[in-house]
Amino acid sequence: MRVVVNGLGEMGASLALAIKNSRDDAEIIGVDRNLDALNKAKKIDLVVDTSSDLKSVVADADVIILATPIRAIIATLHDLLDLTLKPGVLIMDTGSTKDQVMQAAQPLIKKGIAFVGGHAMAGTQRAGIDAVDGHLYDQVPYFLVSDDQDAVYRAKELLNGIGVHIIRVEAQQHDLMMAYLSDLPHVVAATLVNSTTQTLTDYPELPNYAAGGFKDTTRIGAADPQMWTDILMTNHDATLESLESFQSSLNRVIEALKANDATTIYDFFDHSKQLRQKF
Ligand SMILES: NC(=O)C1=CN([C@@H]2O[C@H](COP(=O)(O)OP(=O)(O)OC[C@H]3O[C@@H](n4cnc5c(N)ncnc54)[C@H](O)[C@@H]3O)[C@@H](O)[C@H]2O)C=CC1
Ligand SMILES: O=C(O)C(=O)Cc1ccc(O)cc1
Repeated sequence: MRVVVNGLGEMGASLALAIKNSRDDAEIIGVDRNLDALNKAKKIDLVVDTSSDLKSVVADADVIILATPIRAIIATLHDLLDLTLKPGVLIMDTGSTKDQVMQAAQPLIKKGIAFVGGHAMAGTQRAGIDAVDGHLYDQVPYFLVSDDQDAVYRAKELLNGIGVHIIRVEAQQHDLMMAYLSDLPHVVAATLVNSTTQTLTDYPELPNYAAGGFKDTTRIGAADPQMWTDILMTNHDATLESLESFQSSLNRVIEALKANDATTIYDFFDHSKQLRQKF
């Protein structure tokens, strides 16, 4: 099985490695615009071949996995429309938002090409092939989006081998859940970090004093700016909804503190403590 992976970063390279380790017949062809990523992929024996041009390697692919930032995934889905693909090819993606990706895939689907949107609840704030980890996908929730039963069956067959927990979901439902579970936390973490800008100028030693609270809540503040720009731009309405909900919750705390209203502040933390136990 020839598996072309476009985007050999943390998610693409780790998925490629997990697939390679889970099936004897898998041959990984790595594609990336970054030549260092291609060289590293060869060096760690991840791939049988590499290319910086997806067009030149898709013709005999059995599976094509798009694992670049989302707006590049969308552009690639448009490009694939004009290329000759192997009959029966399965195309998948790893993008963190699904509605716009599924819309971009519609012309391919209408041509009879199997496409399954995917998103693993795995990964870290790191980026690039240096973050490759063959166990990144172990036991993690993995969303699949598609109305094509046969394509989903084939995607499941490929992914079951790497030990993920598959969940079928509608694209819009997925994106709304991600707005609260992933997009909002990343914006909040970045806001927390950015909030220190002036204090950090006044007290350059500030980072030495950060305890677990700051470190735990801001780890994802170091995530890749390109990736997160794409995620927010492709989950616009749901992310705005989550941010506005956050803003009104924050405003309630501000008002309670201004009014020295200890009961409301207690209730705010108590509600969080109860809810947090569910996660
Ligand atoms: N990092 C994470 O924790 C997670 C990321 N995702 C999604 O997976 C996708 C990939 O994310 P990561 O692997 O973290 O990103 P990454 O930044 O580690 O890797 C992206 C790779 O794509 C390459 N690339 C960028 N534009 C390209 C193009 N036009 N053509 C060819 N190669 C290109 C880059 O050189 C890089 O090697 C994104 O769509 C992201 O939303 C999904 C789940 C978790
Ligand atoms: O670093 C973390 O903890 C993350 O939350 C990583 C992450 C980033 C993007 C996703 O779509 C899913 C997971």
